[in-house]
Amino acid sequence: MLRGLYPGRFQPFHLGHLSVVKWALERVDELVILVGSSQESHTLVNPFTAGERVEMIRLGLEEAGVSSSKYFIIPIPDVLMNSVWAYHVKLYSPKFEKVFARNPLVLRLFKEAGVEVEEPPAFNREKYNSTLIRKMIITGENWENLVPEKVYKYIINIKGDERLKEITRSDKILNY
Ligand SMILES: Nc1ncnc2c1ncn2[C@@H]1O[C@H](COP(=O)(O)OP(=O)(O)OP(=O)(O)O)[C@@H](O)[C@H]1O
Ligand SMILES: NC(=O)c1ccc[n+]([C@@H]2O[C@H](COP(=O)(O)O)[C@@H](O)[C@H]2O)c1
Repeated sequence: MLRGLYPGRFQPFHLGHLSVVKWALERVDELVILVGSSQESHTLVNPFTAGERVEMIRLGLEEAGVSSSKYFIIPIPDVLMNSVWAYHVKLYSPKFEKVFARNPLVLRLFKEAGVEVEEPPAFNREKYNSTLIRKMIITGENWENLVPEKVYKYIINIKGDERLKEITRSDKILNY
């Protein structure tokens, strides 16, 4: 039995993330999806809480027909020292043998900690990119087709779009 780890902030969970999960599950039997920066929420870069992100990921995977027996979703807070982060993750997570990531720092830290890493391909990165989706939410462009349908409905339901717009307004006021 081989278990992989897929770290990300998932702000929000989009169709590129979904493709990575499916791609990884072709290579390992189970996947631990690490919701990173779990202490963060209500900011421009991290608008959603860890709990909201956990719900989004489960909804997206359910919609795609990925069995819940194939994955864990675990939120993990950041630590001040990058050098100990991989060990910190090992303490919080079910045991894993391999890490899937494209983030260079994540790849480096796990490699240095002696964990095997594999870089998934970029799936339509110019479209499937959380920074772009957050910008589209703020500017009112149509972002519906960039995330799983249930994730879109969830974000609208929790008024996540309004939250992001409001954070943007207060951020501008504070920066004057
Ligand atoms: N479209 C994609 N194809 C392949 N990998 C992706 C894609 N989008 C994100 N990833 C990878 O998934 C992991 C988690 O990504 P993350 O949650 O940061 O999403 P992101 O779209 O890069 O968001 P942000 O722009 O907020 O950083 C990272 O390793 C990232 O490189
Ligand atoms: N020192 C640390 O706590 C540390 C180091 C590297 C990555 N991380 C986290 O791993 C996650 C990586 O996800 P992204 O690829 O979405 O940035 C982020 O939540 C990031 O904060 C944390």
